[in-house]
Amino acid sequence: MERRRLHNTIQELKGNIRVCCRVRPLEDGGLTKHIQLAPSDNKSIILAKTEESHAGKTEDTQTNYHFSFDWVFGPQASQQEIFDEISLLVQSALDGYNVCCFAYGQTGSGKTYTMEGGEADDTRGVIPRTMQQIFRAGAELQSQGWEFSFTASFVEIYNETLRDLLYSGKAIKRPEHEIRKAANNEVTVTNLTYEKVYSEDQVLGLIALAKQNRSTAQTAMNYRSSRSHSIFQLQIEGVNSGRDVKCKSNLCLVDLAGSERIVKNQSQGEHFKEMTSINSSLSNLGIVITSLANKASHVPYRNSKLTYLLQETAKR
Ligand SMILES: Nc1ncnc2c1ncn2[C@@H]1O[C@H](COP(=O)(O)OP(=O)(O)OP(=O)(O)O)[C@@H](O)[C@H]1O
Repeated sequence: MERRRLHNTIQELKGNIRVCCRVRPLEDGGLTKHIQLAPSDNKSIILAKTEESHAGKTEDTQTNYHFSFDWVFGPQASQQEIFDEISLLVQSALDGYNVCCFAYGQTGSGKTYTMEGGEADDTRGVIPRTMQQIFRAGAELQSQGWEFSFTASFVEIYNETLRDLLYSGKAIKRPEHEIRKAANNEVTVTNLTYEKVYSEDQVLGLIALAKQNRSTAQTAMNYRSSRSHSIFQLQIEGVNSGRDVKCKSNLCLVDLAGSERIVKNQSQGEHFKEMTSINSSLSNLGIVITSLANKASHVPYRNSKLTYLLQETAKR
C-alpha cells in the first residue's frame, strides 16, 4: 500500500498533464536540418524556419522558434525508451487512476508507429508494451490478494462518426453507435464490442483485427486512417477481498488524426469536410485539456465525440 501511495504521489508531482515530443528519424536515421535538439537537457527543441524576404528565401532570414516539453525524444530514441516514460502511468492505472495517452502530430510523423509499432520485439509500440506490463503486474499483484479483470474496446472516430474496430461480423450495413452517459457518469458506446481480455496474445489479435478493419475502410475511402482518431480503451477492475478494497480505472491510448492545416483552395468536397472535422475535434481536445489544466469549473466535453467519449478518463 505504501508503494502505491508513494508511486502515485510522485506521478502527481510530475504533473497530471505531461507533454513529450518525439522527433522521428529521416530515412537515413538522421535529423532534419530544421530541427535542433537542446544539448543541455532533453526538454526543448528549436525549429528553424527560413522566412520569405523581399530578396527571396535565404539562410540569413532564418528565424528560430523554441519549444519546451516535459521531455524530448530524439530520432535515435527506441520504442522501449518511449514506453519507459509511459510505463509509470500504466502502473498508476492498475492502482485505480485513469490514464490517457495521446499521439498527436502531422500525417507521417510516427503516431501509429509509436502507438502500435511493428511486429519485431524492438519495434513493438506503446499498446502491446502496455498490455504486456498490465498482465505481468496484474499477475504479480495476485500474490497480494488482488484479482483483476480487463475489458478492451477499440473505436475509430471519422467525421464525428464512431466505428467499431473490433467488429468481426459480416453484415454490409454495420451497426451504428451512440455515446451514452449513465446516471453514475459511466460512458459507454452502444453496439460496441467490449471484449474481456486474459492474455497479451489475445490483445495482439485484437490489434490485428483493428488494423484489418481500418485498412478495409481505407481502400474504400483513401487515406482514411490518417483522418480518423483511433482509441484503444482498457477498463480495469481490481478486487482485493482479503482487504475489502476495490479499484476501477480506464486506460486510453489514442492515435489522433493527422494535424495538417487546411490549405486554402486545395481542400474541396469530402477532403474539406474531413479536414474541418479533424481541426474542430483537435481544437476541442485542446480546449478541454486547457480547461482541465486550469481546473476550470466547466469543461466542454460535449463539443466533440472524442472528448465526450473520453470524459470519464479525465476524472480520477
Ligand atoms: N521513430 C521511427 N523510427 C522508424 N520509423 C518510423 C518512426 N516513426 C515513424 N516511422 C515510419 O514512418 C512512416 C510513417 O509513420 P506512421 O504511419 O506511424 O505516421 P502517422 O503519424 O501515424 O501517420 P498518419 O497520420 O497517416 O496515420 C511509417 O513507415 C513508420 O514505420
